[in-house]
Amino acid sequence: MDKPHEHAIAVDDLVVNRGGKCVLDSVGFTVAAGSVTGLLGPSGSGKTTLLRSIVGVQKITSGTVTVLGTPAGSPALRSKVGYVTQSPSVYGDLTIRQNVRYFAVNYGVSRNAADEAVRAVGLGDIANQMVNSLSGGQQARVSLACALVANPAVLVLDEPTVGLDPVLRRDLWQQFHALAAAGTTLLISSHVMDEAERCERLLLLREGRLLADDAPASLLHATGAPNLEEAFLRLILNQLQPAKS
Ligand SMILES: Nc1ncnc2c1ncn2[C@@H]1O[C@H](COP(=O)(O)OP(=O)(O)OP(=O)(O)O)[C@@H](O)[C@H]1O
Repeated sequence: MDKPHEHAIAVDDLVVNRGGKCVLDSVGFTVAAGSVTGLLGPSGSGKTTLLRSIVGVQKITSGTVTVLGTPAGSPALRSKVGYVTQSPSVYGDLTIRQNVRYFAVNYGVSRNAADEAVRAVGLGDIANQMVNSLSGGQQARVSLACALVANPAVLVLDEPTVGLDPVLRRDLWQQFHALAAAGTTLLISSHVMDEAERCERLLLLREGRLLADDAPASLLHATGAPNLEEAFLRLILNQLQPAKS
């Protein structure tokens, strides 16, 4: 049996340069196993680059990224880490069910598990529809079902709820918490503040630097802000002000 790891993800002094520019600058944090952590930050702040580093598809400049006690990207992590990218990576000329069953076969998982994953993302009623006839939000859910079917220990999701209606967003978040309660570690990027409130812990990235790593309630307390949007604003303004001597 695998040894349990206190930290499902550990990032230490991570630097990533892309196109000659420093995109992540000395980023460090840990993610507890079985937790839901939100990664927030404006467009271009480095969220996707950080998620790519964790799933092991990003060339890093220096530092270390460890997942389940193993260097990110190790072959041993292949079936243990699920990654849902921002643009859906599914086959347009297959139906929803066929897509998810295809992934199920690759992971050695039953057809029933595939059909269950399709239902879990709210697509059970249209499972026989071709993927290229679906909306962008529906295609994103097919991608999510393909990641869920392997039942990974760590699930990395890049903006999984973009374009979804509020009811579906709420349902998916309930599902994320149910997965965490069953032991899955979830790291979810978002730029929607009401989603930040649903996370146990928040990482705030700005211009490649980690500005905050705390629980939502602690961030509100520390900044004295009435909501997380305002808390982040105050953190940014504090960072911009010159230090008092
Ligand atoms: N392939 C690439 N080559 C060079 N620079 C890149 C490349 N991909 C991203 N970048 C740069 O890296 C920085 C961080 O990009 P990244 O996609 O990680 O940000 P993000 O926070 O995920 O943004 P968004 O929310 O818009 O997806 C940006 O300045 C971007 O221009």
